[in-house]
Amino acid sequence: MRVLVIGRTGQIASELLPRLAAAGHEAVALEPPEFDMTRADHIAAAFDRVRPQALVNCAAYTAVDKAEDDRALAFAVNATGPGLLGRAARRADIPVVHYSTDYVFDGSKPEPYVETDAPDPVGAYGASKLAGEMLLHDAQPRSVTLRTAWVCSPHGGNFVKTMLRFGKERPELRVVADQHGAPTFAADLAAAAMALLPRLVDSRAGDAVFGITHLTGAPYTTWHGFAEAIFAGAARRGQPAPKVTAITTDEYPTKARRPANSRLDCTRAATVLGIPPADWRAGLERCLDDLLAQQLPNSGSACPATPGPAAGPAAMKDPTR
Ligand SMILES: NC(=O)C1=CN([C@@H]2O[C@H](COP(=O)(O)OP(=O)(O)OC[C@H]3O[C@@H](n4cnc5c(N)ncnc54)[C@H](OP(=O)(O)O)[C@@H]3O)[C@@H](O)[C@H]2O)C=CC1
Ligand SMILES: Cc1cn([C@H]2C[C@H](O)[C@@H](COP(=O)(O)OP(=O)(O)O[C@H]3O[C@@H](C)C(=O)[C@@H](O)[C@H]3O)O2)c(=O)[nH]c1=O
Ligand SMILES: [Mg+2]
Repeated sequence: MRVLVIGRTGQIASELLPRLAAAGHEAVALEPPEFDMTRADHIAAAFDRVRPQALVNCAAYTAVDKAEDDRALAFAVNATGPGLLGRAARRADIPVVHYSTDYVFDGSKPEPYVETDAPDPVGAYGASKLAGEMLLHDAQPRSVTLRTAWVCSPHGGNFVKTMLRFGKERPELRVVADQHGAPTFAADLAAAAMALLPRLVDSRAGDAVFGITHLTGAPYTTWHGFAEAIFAGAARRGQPAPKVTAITTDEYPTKARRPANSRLDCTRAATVLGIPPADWRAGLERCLDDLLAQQLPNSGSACPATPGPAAGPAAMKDPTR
């Protein structure tokens, strides 16, 4: 299959491209400076050249705080872009896989969010991503949006890499413990696209596979719980493990507000798409292996990189799990 991938070096694209190649697909991946998804002429030229049979949009404006000051660019990339891609895909009659975010919700619901819950974003990034979902699905109903959260991987910028960097610089970190959600490894999101693509190409509009589906890792935790898991894994690999103090959102002021409840109910992914949530603790182990492989101490007394049972659920202190 010829697949046009928007984004090339981001977290999800970096995991998707090798998988497409390994499965024998012909993938063309585009990103700035040679390609700008806010430009209809760039999209038309890419479709003419590649003649794709499917489109996966891995690109977005993902700087949550910067988006507050850079609303126009966030909306151009996250809203106008998916709308233009959807129109081109509709004309070419090809399906689209797209990714969106937990930040489309305000976080006030006490339970995990389902797909039919009304979105109400509290920041510019979430608002732009919500507009993008709507413009894409209006333009091309043969689209799947995987709404995900807290994406991490060995590539690009993400919370795991920030924590490891801070962990080397500071004896103590303060991390919010009142924002609940689930980390999601980009590898698992790329695998989901791989599983979906053949089915989408064969499906017509109206098939239940199309639409918005929530897909994150499992189980639920908090950013603080996630940070503790990251440092437990780092410590097993001989890396520094600072003290991780639980704080409230009020104690960690940011330009953009984040939802207190980012938990997405992933039942539909499992039942309709046949893609159950992946355990993020396994994803974290693989990510840390990748990131810290070269940094293991030479000493034979180093702890094994692969954890024993104590490093799994029992090692985490998160009441929401
Ligand atoms: N990161 C997260 O925590 C979460 C991400 N998501 C969603 O998942 C998807 C993938 O995110 P992630 O892999 O983390 O993203 P990254 O920030 O790692 O990568 C974004 C990519 O988009 C590209 N891009 C930016 N602007 C344009 C443009 N105008 N035209 C073409 N490409 C552009 C970037 O290229 P360049 O580097 O050259 O600018 C980069 O390759 C996005 O839809 C995001 O909203 C959802 C929930 C959580
Ligand atoms: C670095 C750091 C962050 N935090 C808090 C801030 C924030 O609430 C949370 C996570 O920090 P980040 O900056 O990684 O968060 P953020 O950039 O908001 O991550 C989001 O990115 C976008 C693209 C999404 O779509 C979301 O799903 C989510 O992953 O942890 C601390 O409490 N202590 C710290 O030392
Ligand atoms: Mg960020």
